[in-house]
Amino acid sequence: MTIYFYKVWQPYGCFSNFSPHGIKIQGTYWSTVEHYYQAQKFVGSKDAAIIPLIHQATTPEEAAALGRCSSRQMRADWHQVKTQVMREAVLKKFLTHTEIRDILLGTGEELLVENSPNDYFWGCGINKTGENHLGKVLMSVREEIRKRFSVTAIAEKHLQY
Ligand SMILES: Nc1nc(O)c(N)c(N[C@@H]2O[C@H](COP(=O)(O)O)[C@@H](O)[C@H]2O)n1
Repeated sequence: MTIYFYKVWQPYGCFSNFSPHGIKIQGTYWSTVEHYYQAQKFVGSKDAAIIPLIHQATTPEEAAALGRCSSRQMRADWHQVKTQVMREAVLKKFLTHTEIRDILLGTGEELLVENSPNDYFWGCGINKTGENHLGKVLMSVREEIRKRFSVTAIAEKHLQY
């Protein structure tokens, strides 16, 4: 069964980058993954002054609107690094928040798909042909967390003897 998610208030809303689960990366706290992701677009660019405004945005929608403003110049390598930026932030989110980590692990091997009607890169788009990179990031994070936890469990078992 495929698990579709998109808006925070819909089923599996905690998989959305707009969900209210903060992350701390390199000493800075970000209110949502979306805040962090949108800010990273401008690291080292001539419009880096927007970063603190994205950081302080009161909602992820506001952070996204600031980051999507087409008159600002994004970093030159954004399209090469954006998936790795997203993966780092999503991994941090699910390592930080136990309750949603359990929801992610509870999806087993199901296919996870961001059901965005207009995003054919992060989501599947209206006709379901999109690349679904957010779903792929989540499935890869699910796998990594599972591996990390099984290594920890094995190590703890050895310590008991
Ligand atoms: N508009 C909107 N509302 C939501 O509730 C969403 N989850 C998304 N999708 C997210 O938008 C981000 C991509 O932003 P850019 O197009 O690269 O600026 C990414 O976090 C998607 O998951 N969009």
